[in-house]
Amino acid sequence: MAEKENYLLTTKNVNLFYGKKQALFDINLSFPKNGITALIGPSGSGKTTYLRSLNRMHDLTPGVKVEGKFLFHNNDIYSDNFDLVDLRKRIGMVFQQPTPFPFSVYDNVAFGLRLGKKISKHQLDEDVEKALRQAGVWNEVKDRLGANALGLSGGQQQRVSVARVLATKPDILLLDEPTSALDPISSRVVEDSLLDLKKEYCLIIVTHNMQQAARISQTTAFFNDGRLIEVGKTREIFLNPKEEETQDYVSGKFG
Ligand SMILES: Nc1ncnc2c1ncn2[C@@H]1O[C@H](COP(=O)(O)OP(=O)(O)OP(=O)(O)O)[C@@H](O)[C@H]1O
Repeated sequence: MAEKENYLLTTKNVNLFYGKKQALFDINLSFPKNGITALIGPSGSGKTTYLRSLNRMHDLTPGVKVEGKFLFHNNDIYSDNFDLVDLRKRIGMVFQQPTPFPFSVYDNVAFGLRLGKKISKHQLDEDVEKALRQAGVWNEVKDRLGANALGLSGGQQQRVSVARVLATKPDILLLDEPTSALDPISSRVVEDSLLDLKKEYCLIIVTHNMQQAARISQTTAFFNDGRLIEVGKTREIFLNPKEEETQDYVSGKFG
């Protein structure tokens, strides 16, 4: 694929091995500066494995070998001189279960901002508010910033987790089934905040929920057996896929 300037992150020929077992095969996929890309596919198809490779989460797992190119602003994130702390700020991750720390809402969001640099209380207040607004949860928490984040509802906790990632001003948000632990109403509220974020950020979301992928993403990538079978405009993937395997999956024949 020709490298286009408007891609923020481009992965080329990605292979990944858990010990001797190969879990990803020759994945070529690029992500634009703004918008939502959904990664779909049956259980065990490699979606999460691929997502986690995008901010080097596998570095922590012994026996994992990652091959290929991961060009972010044209630098390879796996090169030795790429600073890992900086990488994780610029490519943030939101997990399936909301992950608030057991301290106040404010401190949860301020956490990343306080790491490594001095920041005034005034600036911190502004940045915390901005991140909570962007994550669509400010109105619900503005009067309880000092309360323990664990006391919030699941949907609010998940949006606070999104705010915590946004506070460090990332370019990319990786979201691993961010609504699967939530009830349908909270899920829709989180989806709405993701839809707002897509104007400014590159979001990459793993989801089992095909309606969700269809509702919020502009691009969909279909994985099966560790391979990228097809990628395209979400509408095309759902209504007019090129590959029979994709057709079978989106029509519910397997998965
Ligand atoms: N830590 C690990 N060690 C060994 N094999 C693993 C590990 N994590 C995942 N795998 C294997 O890699 C393959 C891809 O798994 P992965 O979790 O990426 O799939 P997935 O599409 O995200 O599945 P799900 O939708 O169920 O989360 C599977 O065969 C899985 O068993």
